Amino acid sequence: MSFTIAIDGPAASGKGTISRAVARAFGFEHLDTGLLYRAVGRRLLDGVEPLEAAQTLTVDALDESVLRTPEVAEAASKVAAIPEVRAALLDFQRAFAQRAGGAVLDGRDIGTVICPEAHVKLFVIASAKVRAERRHKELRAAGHDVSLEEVLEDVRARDARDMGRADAPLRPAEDAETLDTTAMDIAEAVARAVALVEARLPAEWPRPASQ
Ligand SMILES: Nc1ncnc2c1ncn2[C@@H]1O[C@H](COP(=O)(O)OP(=O)(O)OP(=O)(O)O)[C@@H](O)[C@H]1O
Ligand SMILES: Nc1ccn([C@@H]2O[C@H](COP(=O)(O)O)[C@@H](O)[C@H]2O)c(=O)n1
Repeated sequence: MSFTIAIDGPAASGKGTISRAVARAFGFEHLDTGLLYRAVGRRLLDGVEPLEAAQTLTVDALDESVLRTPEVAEAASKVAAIPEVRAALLDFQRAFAQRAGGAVLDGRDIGTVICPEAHVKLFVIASAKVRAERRHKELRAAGHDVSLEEVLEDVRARDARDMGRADAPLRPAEDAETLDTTAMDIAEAVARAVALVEARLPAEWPRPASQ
């Protein structure tokens, strides 16, 4: 039995944080699909052709510690605009979504392209200023010497590229529930998302002992 949760939204909106917490709450597996594009972007920076990088991608390339940098994020959003790259990453994401026991996928096109039949679709948003502040704090804590202005510029540039591309642009699916976390802390945002999932999960679905 599969149950798929699609969580999309713009850069640093909190969708990864929410997705991990939702997966933990229901005992589901989680896939951060942004890491796939970041891994391809990382290889582009190393001089590899994006399509070749996408076609030869392996899970050991999904090492967050080297992929969570502003430079890789920018490269990721550039390779993500190449339709052939997106096509090369499609089957892996769809197979993950179908796994037994439940799956949470977060990204930009999960509810619209990867899993249009997902059982729950959330579109997580927050103002660009708040998103930049959160990401700036995270990057500074990880030792990156970036200013808030640079992070805000990066967030805006990525939003524009992700929303403006022809193939699988960032947009909410028609049946997605929008979750605006601008004025929510992590606990509130997670509680809201968990409640939305709980309301749609079949009564017979096995709940983890921790619930
Ligand atoms: N509601 C919130 N309140 C305060 N901080 C938050 C909230 N949600 C997430 N954060 C923090 O904001 C940062 C970005 O969150 P997260 O990585 O989940 O966003 P994302 O949408 O997955 O980003 P990206 O698409 O760039 O990977 C993290 O440092 C996270 O801890
Ligand atoms: N389903 C997705 C996921 C990501 N992207 C692109 O990758 C970039 C990095 O993603 P993060 O979630 O790690 O920030 C993002 O800016 C998108 O360009 C995508 O296109 N589709």
